[in-house]
Amino acid sequence: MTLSTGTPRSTATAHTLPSYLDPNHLGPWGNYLQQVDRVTPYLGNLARWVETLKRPKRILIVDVPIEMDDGTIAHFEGYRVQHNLSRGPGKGGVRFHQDVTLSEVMALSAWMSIKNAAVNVPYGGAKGGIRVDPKTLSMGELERLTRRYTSEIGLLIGPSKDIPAPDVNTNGQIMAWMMDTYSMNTGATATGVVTGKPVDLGGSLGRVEATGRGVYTVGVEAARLTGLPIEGARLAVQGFGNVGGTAGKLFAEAGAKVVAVQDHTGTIFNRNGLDVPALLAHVKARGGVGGFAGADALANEDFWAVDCEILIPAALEGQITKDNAGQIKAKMVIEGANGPTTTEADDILHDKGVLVLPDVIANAGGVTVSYFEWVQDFSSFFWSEDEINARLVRIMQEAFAGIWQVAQEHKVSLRTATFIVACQRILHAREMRGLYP
Ligand SMILES: NC(=O)C1=CN([C@@H]2O[C@H](COP(=O)(O)OP(=O)(O)OC[C@H]3O[C@@H](n4cnc5c(N)ncnc54)[C@H](O)[C@@H]3O)[C@@H](O)[C@H]2O)C=CC1
Ligand SMILES: O=C(O)CCC(=O)C(=O)O
Repeated sequence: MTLSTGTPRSTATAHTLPSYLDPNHLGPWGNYLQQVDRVTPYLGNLARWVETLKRPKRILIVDVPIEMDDGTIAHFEGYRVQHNLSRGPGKGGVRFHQDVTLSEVMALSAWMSIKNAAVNVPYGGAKGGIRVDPKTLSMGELERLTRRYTSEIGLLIGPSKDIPAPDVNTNGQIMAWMMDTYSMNTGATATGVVTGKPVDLGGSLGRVEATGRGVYTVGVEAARLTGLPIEGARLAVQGFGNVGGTAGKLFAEAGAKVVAVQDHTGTIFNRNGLDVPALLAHVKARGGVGGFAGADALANEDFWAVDCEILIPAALEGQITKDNAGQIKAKMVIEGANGPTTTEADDILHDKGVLVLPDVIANAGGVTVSYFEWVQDFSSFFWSEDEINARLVRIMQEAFAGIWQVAQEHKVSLRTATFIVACQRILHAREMRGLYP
């Protein structure tokens, strides 16, 4: 049976979809498909295009062979998925992690489509990754892996085609190698092929902190709208890397108390509030929060039940589940991570009256400043950090205000409201572009 775009989903999934496109498929992609199903009744006539959102536009799986320092050859599996290109080139980070799977990268690419449309930056959604624990590699091995991966996905990426950026375990150095490799392969320096680069190589001021700053900005807006004082509010943060560390720092500077932090090295707690600058320095020196002197160690499973007003998951997907959502005491969850809450957990939090600020708006600050970086690279004219932060805050506040209003109008969660705004933008663009070359 040939599948047309207009085929009802139930028929299509029953007969033709590979298992990883099945909405009953567990994991991040299944979670994303359930979120799309929830928005469909609000899409009006655009709903006839909704299948577009349930299929990635393009998937590339690459074998990345490198020579290890001991002379052996190791092979790693890498991916680049372009979920949707209706509104512009693909845009989204690259993750290096031992648990990376195709399903995960598909979901992350789809959430990029939604996020980019939610803040109205002119991009589609894409994401990439390599299944590797980069902590086990030497610098030389990491560079060879990054360069080979970049060459392998060179078919898809380019400044006006698809623009990678940092995600978990990738950073400015890795973006510099990606930019250099692409430039060597194409014969011209192309700074605009990736964002999140070091500032001396066409990177943007403010990009490193941008995602955490966006998390903080929407958190403050939601707190204002719900009458939750930031001064004295207790925070629990999971993941204290780029996103969680910056968000924790900004909330602490505003008078909140970061009482608990969990990362891959353990969970720490101090009811009087952790010394966040000292903790950031400890993480930089030791690679994680474990062993921090100014706190007690807590069992990892006790993290979710910590007394706090604000909870920020800023690590990986699928962390808040039906098994721990009931224990959460926070009034507000701000999703710094992508996909940290399963659909079942989302419903439990909703029933408990916990306000969830969804990833697809809460962590959009990073890609917003990536957009600024891309624009600056094209014009070779660079802005001041104050200018960048001011534009970031304005975009985040305006986008959040619009989403808040849609949530009130339709009496839906902020996640569904963000999907309504974003899916309408994507599918309207899709419809206007038409089907045939
Ligand atoms: N870097 C960026 O600009 C953006 C990142 N995000 C998302 O934010 C999340 C965090 O990303 P980054 O801060 O960039 O990564 P990062 O690599 O800087 O930090 C990741 C943090 O997660 C912690 N972590 C890893 N596994 C864990 C586990 N099993 N339990 C508890 N903690 C664990 C690590 O210890 C580390 O503190 C990811 O979901 C990412 O997709 C979203 C938007 C943009
Ligand atoms: O900065 C970007 O282009 C994308 C960052 C990212 O991967 C994300 O928002 O999840």
